[in-house]
Amino acid sequence: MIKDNVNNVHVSAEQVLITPDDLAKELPVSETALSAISESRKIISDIIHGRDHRLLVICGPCSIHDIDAAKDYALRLKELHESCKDTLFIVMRVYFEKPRTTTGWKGLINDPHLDGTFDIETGLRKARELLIWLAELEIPVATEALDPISPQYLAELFSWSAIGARTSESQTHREMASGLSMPVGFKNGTDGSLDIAVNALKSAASGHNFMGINKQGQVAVISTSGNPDGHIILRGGKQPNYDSVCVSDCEVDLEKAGLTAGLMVDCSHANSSKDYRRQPLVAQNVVNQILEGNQSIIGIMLESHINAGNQKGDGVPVDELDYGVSITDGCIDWETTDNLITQTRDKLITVLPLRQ
Ligand SMILES: C[C@H](OP(=O)(O)O)C(=O)O
Ligand SMILES: [Mn+2]
Repeated sequence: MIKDNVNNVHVSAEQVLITPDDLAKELPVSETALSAISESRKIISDIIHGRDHRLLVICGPCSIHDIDAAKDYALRLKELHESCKDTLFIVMRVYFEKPRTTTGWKGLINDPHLDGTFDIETGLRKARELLIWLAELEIPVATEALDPISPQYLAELFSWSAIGARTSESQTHREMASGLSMPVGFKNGTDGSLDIAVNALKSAASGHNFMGINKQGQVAVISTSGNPDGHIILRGGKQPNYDSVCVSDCEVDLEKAGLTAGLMVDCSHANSSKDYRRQPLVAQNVVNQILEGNQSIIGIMLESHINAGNQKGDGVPVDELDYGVSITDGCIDWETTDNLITQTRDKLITVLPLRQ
């Protein structure tokens, strides 16, 4: 690495990574699993555009830090996915990349050992191994597309992606979303701004040309055709925005922008005022809006894990962490999740098929 008084003044090191192609050769995924992913992406697109009246449920841990716990959770969610699929389409949150408001653990890819060693190649390998295991289990998975390079390593394994509240305004993320091969939800801004998400939707629906990397790890001009499966995610801001008035305001903004896709309500984050115990109340409010005739809400997001709450993860030895507890945002536990989703399915089973 060249380091002198004009180059890399604030760069201390660089390490060449395995290329996406070489990682995929080392960790291949079966054609059966890939076709299941392709099918789930089509179902999600149909739900977003009102061709499939089921409710999309993006549900799982705020972040993945423990592979075994993630597999344990996935086996439970797979059962719920199958038992509720007449009314709900359940997709597991598998978030490897965490946007921090300032600093902190940035996720399994960035720091897989949770010890500040930033062994990113191991992080990519662990992430891909887990995603392949989940793909072979045929549970559709969702993530936040945060790092603009990692999709070349993993994106074929995701059925849905979010662009987060901190990056929906970013041109880099809108360009990336315009080329992603799966449906993408855009969170409103952390201040509650809907304009950010509406503009992101419009931008990502268009084609873009930008510098990126290809599967061979070369810097390339990436030209995209635009993503037709974008939608908004209401995640709250200075105050919650899941109520029927805010939902109606969002419908008006979408109509003004000529956007017809449905919207999703994130029952966590600023919609639960960062108190995970409020998520069921938010979800029940959203379900009641649908029962009372709302036509625009096509999905909900839940932050859920095996056990409730969250725990400090930074600098804690992995073997001293409590099992199945989030080390980022607090999550509802499995029992609460199972009850909430089963009740949601029972309430909506007769109503959703009547949607136009
Ligand atoms: C980080 C993200 O939430 P956001 O703050 O972007 O709504 C998430 O965990 O889903
Ligand atoms: Mn979160």
